[in-house]
Amino acid sequence: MAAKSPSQAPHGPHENRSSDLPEVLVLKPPPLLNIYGDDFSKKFRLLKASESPLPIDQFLATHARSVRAMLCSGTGPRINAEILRLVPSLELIVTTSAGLNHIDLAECRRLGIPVANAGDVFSEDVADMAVGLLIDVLRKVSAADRYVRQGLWAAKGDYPLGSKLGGKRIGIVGLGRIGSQVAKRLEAFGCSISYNSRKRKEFVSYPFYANARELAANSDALIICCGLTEQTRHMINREVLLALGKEGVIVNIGRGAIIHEKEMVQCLAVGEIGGAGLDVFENEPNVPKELFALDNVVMGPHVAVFTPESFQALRDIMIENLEAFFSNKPLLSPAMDE
Ligand SMILES: O=CC(=O)O
Repeated sequence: MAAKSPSQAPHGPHENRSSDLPEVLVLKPPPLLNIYGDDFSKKFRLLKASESPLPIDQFLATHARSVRAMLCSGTGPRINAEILRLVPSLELIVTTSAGLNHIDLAECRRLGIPVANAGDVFSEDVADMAVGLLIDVLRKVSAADRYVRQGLWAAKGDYPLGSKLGGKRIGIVGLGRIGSQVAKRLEAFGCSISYNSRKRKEFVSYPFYANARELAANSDALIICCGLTEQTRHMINREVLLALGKEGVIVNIGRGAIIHEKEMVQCLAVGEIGGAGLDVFENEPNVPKELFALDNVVMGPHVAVFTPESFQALRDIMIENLEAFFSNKPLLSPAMDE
């Protein structure tokens, strides 16, 4: 049979047939994809497992020999060895997040599958939120707002004093992209910075503490900026919190499980630490109810990365990573090189 001439083609020359587009596997579409409209589906053929009538293993079996890239997020199923075994053709994972704790990185390394993440696109927004939470706890911004709204200013008089940010000793746990942005901001407020990381950073002049307890003992506030790994899970426990002390403030914009949440709640409840600014929790979206009664605790629903600006930048970097991969170019934000 003769090949179709271009004029017989059912689609115009500039129109992509979805079946011609590179395939990208999506187990559960990240909520963000709705915001991006058809930005992705114009460029990639999204194979959405959760929208298929097939059970997941059958759906994956259908694409197991062809699909080369997967898009995932922290709100979807964990990308574990079992999933990876079902898609042996996979050559790339792109995640919408900066954090990588929903991906079995060891297995990806073993299989030689690179992971691309959000890179630096969230760092400034997350750092702003960390500083915002710290100022809120120290200066009682949210608590004072509640005081005014409840009519207590007129009824009871002036609100208790907050504590000055300038001059505080800030301990940053995890001086990566986000931690460095937090340090830069807080230096500008007149704070002194120290840090704890896997290793001392050669080109960083801030004092380094080899463990979180020593850092806490030398800090007025501890800001958790590291990723969640088996090494960092529950790294911030009662011992670290007691070292931070009665006036000490803990801020967490990393992952909830880096802090031993139950021990932190107990320390806060009896005044063994001074306050907390928490955007992340161990068992999201469940938050320990005891925290609701504490005026020295400020909370967010894991939204530190959420700005329209960061979402646009994220869309661009995800598309650029996928396009680079499909044209055999280096990834823009390879996560496992970090
Ligand atoms: O928490 C958000 C992220 O890891 O991007």
